[in-house]
Amino acid sequence: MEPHIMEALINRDAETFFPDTPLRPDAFEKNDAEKIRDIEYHFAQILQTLGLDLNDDSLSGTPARVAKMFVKELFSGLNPVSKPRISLFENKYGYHRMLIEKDITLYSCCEHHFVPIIGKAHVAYIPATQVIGLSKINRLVQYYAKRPQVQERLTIQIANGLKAALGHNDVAVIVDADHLCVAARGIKDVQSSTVTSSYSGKFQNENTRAEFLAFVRTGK
Ligand SMILES: Nc1nc2c(ncn2[C@@H]2O[C@H](COP(=O)(O)OP(=O)(O)OP(=O)(O)O)[C@@H](O)[C@H]2O)c(=O)[nH]1
Ligand SMILES: [Zn+2]
Repeated sequence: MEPHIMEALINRDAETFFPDTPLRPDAFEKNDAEKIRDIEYHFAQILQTLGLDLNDDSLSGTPARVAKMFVKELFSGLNPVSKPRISLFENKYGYHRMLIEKDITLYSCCEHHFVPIIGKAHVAYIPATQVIGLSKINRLVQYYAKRPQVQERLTIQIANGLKAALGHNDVAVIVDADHLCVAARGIKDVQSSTVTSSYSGKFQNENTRAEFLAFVRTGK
């Protein structure tokens, strides 16, 4: 990739890519087709090492399927081109209470074991001069979730992404998720879940935070 294109891509997500997600310096040198080709080759090696016969008609397409799924779906958030376009609108209504987008569906991938993290994100902000298109909050969550992650980093990236979009810090994020590396293997605890949070700006005030938590707890 041309250096100036790479630089433009990285800058597009500068607030949340570096130094957080541990990327190699050559992370953007291969295009998607080249990445899919390489992953297909290596995943076939893994399946064969496990003793599986890739001539079987059910398995023969699996390396290509997994490679495409990694690049285009599960890990699409490693590509800054996937970053959602954020729509902001003038806050003509003078709405200055908190807005909470709660129960946002979250599927991510544990970077330690490469198995799913499944949960919910609850995201809030207090509008200043602009409001954000609601779906863009969900899209930001999905974008950062589509990377190999640890939950702490995911939570901070969502918060930083929203702060950068809004141009201020009055943002709160809670992620409540099940890690299949804890539930389906290892300790095999299917009951526990992991909660992480980020409170900035006005959400550092105890009463504001309590209001947010009360809304998150309230059912529909
Ligand atoms: N802090 C943090 N740890 C995580 C996350 N996802 C998985 N882990 C933990 O990463 C740790 C990796 O520990 P290791 O001892 O290297 O791996 P392991 O031998 O497979 O550990 P067990 O899961 O205990 O069997 C485990 O304790 C996981 O529970 C996450 O999002 N955040
Ligand atoms: Zn894990």
